[in-house]
Amino acid sequence: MLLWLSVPLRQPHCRNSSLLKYLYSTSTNDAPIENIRNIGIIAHIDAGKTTTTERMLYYGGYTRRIGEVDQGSTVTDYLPSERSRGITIQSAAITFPWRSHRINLVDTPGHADFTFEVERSLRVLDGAVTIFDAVAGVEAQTEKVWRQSRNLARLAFVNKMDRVGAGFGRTVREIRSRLGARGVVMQLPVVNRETFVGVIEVLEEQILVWEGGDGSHVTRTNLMDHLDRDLREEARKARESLLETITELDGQLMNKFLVLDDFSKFSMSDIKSAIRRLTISNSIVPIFCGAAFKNIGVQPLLDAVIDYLPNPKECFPPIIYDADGKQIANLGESCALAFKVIHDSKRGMMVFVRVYNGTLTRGMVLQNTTSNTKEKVTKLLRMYASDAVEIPEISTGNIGVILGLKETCTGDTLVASRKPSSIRLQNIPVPPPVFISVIEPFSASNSKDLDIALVNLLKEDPSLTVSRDEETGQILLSGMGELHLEIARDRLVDEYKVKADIGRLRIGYREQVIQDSITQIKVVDREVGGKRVRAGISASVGLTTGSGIQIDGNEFDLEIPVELQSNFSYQELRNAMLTGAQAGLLRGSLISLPIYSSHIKLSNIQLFPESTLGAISSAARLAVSSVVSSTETVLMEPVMSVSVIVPESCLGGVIKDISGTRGGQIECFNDATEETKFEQFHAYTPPDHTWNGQVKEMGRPRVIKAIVPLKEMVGYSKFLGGLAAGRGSFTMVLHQWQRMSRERTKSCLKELRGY
Ligand SMILES: Nc1nc2c(ncn2[C@@H]2O[C@H](COP(=O)(O)OP(=O)(O)OP(=O)(O)O)[C@@H](O)[C@H]2O)c(=O)[nH]1
Repeated sequence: MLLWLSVPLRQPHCRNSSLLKYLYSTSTNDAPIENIRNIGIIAHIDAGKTTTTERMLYYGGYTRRIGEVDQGSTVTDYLPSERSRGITIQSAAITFPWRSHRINLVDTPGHADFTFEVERSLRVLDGAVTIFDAVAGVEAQTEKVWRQSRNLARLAFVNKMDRVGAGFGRTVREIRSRLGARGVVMQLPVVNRETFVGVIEVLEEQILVWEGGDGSHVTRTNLMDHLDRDLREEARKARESLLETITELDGQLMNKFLVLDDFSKFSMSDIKSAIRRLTISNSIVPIFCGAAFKNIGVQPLLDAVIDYLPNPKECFPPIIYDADGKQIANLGESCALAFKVIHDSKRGMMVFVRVYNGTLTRGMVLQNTTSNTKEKVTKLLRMYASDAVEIPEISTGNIGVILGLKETCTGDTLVASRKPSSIRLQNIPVPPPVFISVIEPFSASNSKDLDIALVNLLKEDPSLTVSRDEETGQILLSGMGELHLEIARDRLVDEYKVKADIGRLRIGYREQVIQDSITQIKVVDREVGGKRVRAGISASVGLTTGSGIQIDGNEFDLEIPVELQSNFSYQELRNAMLTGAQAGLLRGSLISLPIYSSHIKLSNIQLFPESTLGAISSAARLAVSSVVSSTETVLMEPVMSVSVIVPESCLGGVIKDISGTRGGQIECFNDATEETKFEQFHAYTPPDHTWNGQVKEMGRPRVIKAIVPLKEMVGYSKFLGGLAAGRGSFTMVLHQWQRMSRERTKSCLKELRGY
């Protein structure tokens, strides 16, 4: 008997109905913590994160129609620059229901320039769905986001199974060999006359075929009733291997097996609980497949989010420090981490938080233990991408938005306690910027608007840096990459309506001190607001020694005699001296670039009755800038660690180009599928019929690792796109700052000076 059932896999709509939204927001506000899932969608650029998210929102009942990336109509990519470029730039947080659970989902950007954006989102999530493009397999940026998400429980979704050349089995092999994951096959693709139509659910032994349209209707049949013997045999092998693997890895299931002595006697709930435990402990990664664009496979993925990803109580606890920077075990107070700050023209500063303990309520005063300030919560919101619903509280395990905080920055810890608190959640480290662009306001009257816009932009994105060249008055905006700065520039003009000229992008070269300087003393003695201020300090610079206070790549050695600490506290003196010294490092002697990787010593501080912290800071700046301007320096440039993945037929071309034209150093090149940098995990791998044709045509994917100066990588994606006919991908991260050779210095100086 052929059993089939056509079931709608969709929840009722709730978007655009304010009543439903209200009911939803209040009824689920007290959702038990067990019913919350805080998850991220991560992947290489273009794998289909936004497309998959869009289907999740639709089936979850949040939207009435499915938005498309290519038509600029998605919910989560709502910034004008995202819609016009078809890419995700900022992580969008959205809440929607599935099977009586609340999913707080963050769709993250895939481009390497937005790594920090991914990093800060992952910090507050408990689980992730990693999306793979079934044709491209594990791509360069996938490796990076995989490493970034190593503390999270993860599911894998092999998307784009409808494309010619899709390789489910190959991608499964790559997930194991390249990412070192114990990937277990939960589904097999079902292909009808060369068209991908559905999946076999290995555990349930059922075939799901999507009926087209919006993907809401799915036909479910028993696998055992299917006529194709090969398909049944393949599914049997997959199931056996899955049960064997989880029994071997999970103690509880193994104990059951020792009693029952037969896999077939396990109950479905025993099996699913074991998969859940193993996924949460990061021992396995369940692998699913589908084609989000064709509306196939997304509902079972949502089921898996509920079934296998952890609730906030089940995930790794946050890392907490006390006032002395010592790690502590428990959060005694209501506490949240600000992981994102957005400036909204209507709502003001929106601070996205994850609550780790207790409950935040409207009107509460929060201590910011990072900046030692206190601020009042005026409103609390739950976000639906660009829409928001006001809520009375945000409880443990939840993600939400606070309004009313003006001073809070990304990475700050917020504590709700009447007693002074000093606990801090682990901060989110900001990577050093490598590209730079000059910004000049059209007129002096535009200058104030520009300053305000930059302050807000920086609060939103701490991986941007602004500095001001005191001599030329120029404002310099630095960022992580070409796209990152281009988008920052677009946002300044389009969103903040800033009237300014924005110069072309260049690499943010730096200068390094290469000799020990003589010590110079500077005394500030002037009138400020009718009052005399006076302070003096000595400075010297030299090569790094590995000791001292490390800030932004330089090391600072401060001599603060004990007897001076009576006027100002040690901390006040230290901060004033460091602020001044850093400002004095902006112009090296060679070509006025910031000083990097150097040692700065401040000593012989002279205090007078008229001394103020401002005067001490000014004296430090003058002493350092004066000593820097008369000390020999050399140019330094960012050198990147590059990973390129291309079909074998392009391998020679890529290697020749990197080691020749671009002056890079090839470190290794491997077969991407068979690369065995991890202990091999042997489990069932499905066969691939479609992939073989592609192999003949262009060859297996190969990975090339190289060290290349950033300057030589500018425009590389265009080059690679041409060489590998769209089948190549690359990613790069800062390897180190390196002194430039004489040759490179010559050509760089020519470029910078323009002669
Ligand atoms: N054929 C096919 N195309 C898909 C599928 N999923 C996504 N796409 C297409 O792939 C392209 C990229 O999709 P996105 O959803 O923007 O990918 P993304 O991972 O969010 O991209 P970024 O946010 O820019 O990193 C779009 O043109 C989609 O229409 C799929 O299942 N099949």
